[in-house]
This record gives sequence, structure tokens and C-alpha cells, in this order.
Amino acid sequence: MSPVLEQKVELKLVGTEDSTDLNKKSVYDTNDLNLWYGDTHALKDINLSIYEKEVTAIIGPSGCGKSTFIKTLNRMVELVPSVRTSGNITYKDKNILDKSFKVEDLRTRVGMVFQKPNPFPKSIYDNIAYGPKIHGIRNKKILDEIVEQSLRRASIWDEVKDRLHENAYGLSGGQQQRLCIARCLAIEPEVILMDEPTSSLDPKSTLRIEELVQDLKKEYSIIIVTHNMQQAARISDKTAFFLHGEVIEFDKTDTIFNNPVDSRTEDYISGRFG
Ligand SMILES: Nc1ncnc2c1ncn2[C@@H]1O[C@H](COP(=O)(O)OP(=O)(O)OP(=O)(O)O)[C@@H](O)[C@H]1O
Repeated sequence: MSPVLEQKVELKLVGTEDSTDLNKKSVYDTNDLNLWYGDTHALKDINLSIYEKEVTAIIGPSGCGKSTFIKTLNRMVELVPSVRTSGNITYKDKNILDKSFKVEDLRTRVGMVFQKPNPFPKSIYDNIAYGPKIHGIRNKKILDEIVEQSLRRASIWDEVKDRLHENAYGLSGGQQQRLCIARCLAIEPEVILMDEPTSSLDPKSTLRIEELVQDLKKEYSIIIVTHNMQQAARISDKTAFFLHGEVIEFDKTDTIFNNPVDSRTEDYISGRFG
């Protein structure tokens, strides 16, 4: 039996609450979404609903389209010139792939945290105040409040409150990643996209981020790409298994890890490939 399956009892103990879709609204619905990079067909007929105030994990082997999928959700993927899409992505009833949809509207509602922490070469304070300032907030008292609240929410306030005006590069990797999460929270998003946010962190920092994700889902919808099966099992409510650009299976995380329908899902989570 795989290490992941062996740990299912423990995973259930630390896992997510049961949630019924009946009471939840979807934030994103993709409808026959396809994406090509030139001739490479990277996403194939993706039909997924992402529900509010849940953690949705995207898993699958290298090159299966995980990063492409989440970068499509904030239209960042369009920065690649050869990209072409078909189908729809509905975000709160609007098709964000529609030419008339303003991408700036999405950027204030959907924050993103990357694989490697990427603080700006500025002070801790200015990293957080940057987004709100761009959105026109100039009042120092209000900015101070946003900075403190965002850092508290990202569970890093106590570690940085006496060094707010020092350069963010002086923080450890794990602290930098929590700073980046705080920076993302400062714009008050509705959704947080996370692309392997702990892959460059040590186990202790990874655990802190996982605890933070569990806490943040009370207020935000979170979509996390991860190569770490145990992480997906620990922190997500739903899991989508991608393979060769297709969604093979999407269900409650408990079902995906303990009772998958498709043999390819079972083979992947059991470590037989990938
Ligand atoms: N900028 C790009 N230009 C051309 N092809 C790309 C580009 N980015 C990704 N691809 C291709 O699209 C497919 C999906 O890549 P993607 O990065 O989304 O996979 P992934 O599942 O996130 O992989 P990994 O786990 O290794 O990060 C791959 O075949 C990849 O080579």
C-alpha cells in the first residue's frame, strides 16, 4: 500500500470538514476549456467548478497542465504570445475569456502566490502597502491598518512588527512566502491561487503555510497546485487529478485519496507513476 493510502486514518483526523455543494456557490466554472501553446494542446475540455471558501488541490505529474490551468484562471497565461483558448471560464457569472472582460477587474479579486517567494526589493511595510496604494489609498493611518491586518492574517505580524521598515529580502524563505501571502491579502481578494507555494520551503515553514491555508479558507476560496500528495490530502476539500491536459477525476479529497473511481488516479496517488 502507498505511504499516502497508509496514512488515510491520520489524514482524515487532520483533514478538512465535510462540505456539501448544495450550500456552496461556485466561484469559477470552466466549460469545455481548451488551451494551446502553439501546437501543444495543454488543456483539454476542462469542466470544473471551484467552490467558494474551500481549498481545491490540483494534482498530477509534471507537464500535465496544472500551472497552465491556474494561470488561465487569472488570465496570466495570456502573457505567452502563442497561447490560444476555446471554451469559457465563468467567474461569478461573467466569462473572463470574453474579449470585453477587463482583466484588471480580475486582478483585484484574484491573488496569486508563486512557487518561489517573490517579495519586491522594498521594505516589509512597502511590500504590503504597494497594492492598496496602487488602488488609490494614500491615508497613512489606513495604510498602517491594512499592513498590520494583512501581516496578522498571514500569521507573520509578531515576527516582523519591530522591523517593518527593513528590506523584505532579510526574511527567511518561509517568512518571505507568508509576506507574499500577506501582500496578496492586502488587496482583499476573493480567490487565492497558489502554485506550489511550499515547494521551496523546509518542513516547518511548509507546515505553517498549510495551517495558514486552512485558516484562510474561512474567508477565501483557495486553489493550490501541489506535487505533494500528503499536502493535498491534509489541506484540501476537493482534489482534481490532471493527466496529459485532461481532468481524469475531480471529487472530494477524501474520495480521491481513499476511493478513487479511475484506476489512473489510484496509480498516481499510490506513486506508481509521476
Ligand atoms: N510558455 C510555454 N510555452 C510552450 N509550452 C508550454 C509553456 N508553458 C507550458 N507549456 C507546455 O504545456 C504543458 C503543461 O505545462 P504546465 O507547466 O502547465 O504543467 P505542470 O503540470 O504545471 O508541470 P510541472 O508540475 O512540471 O510544473 C507542458 O507540455 C509544457 O511543456
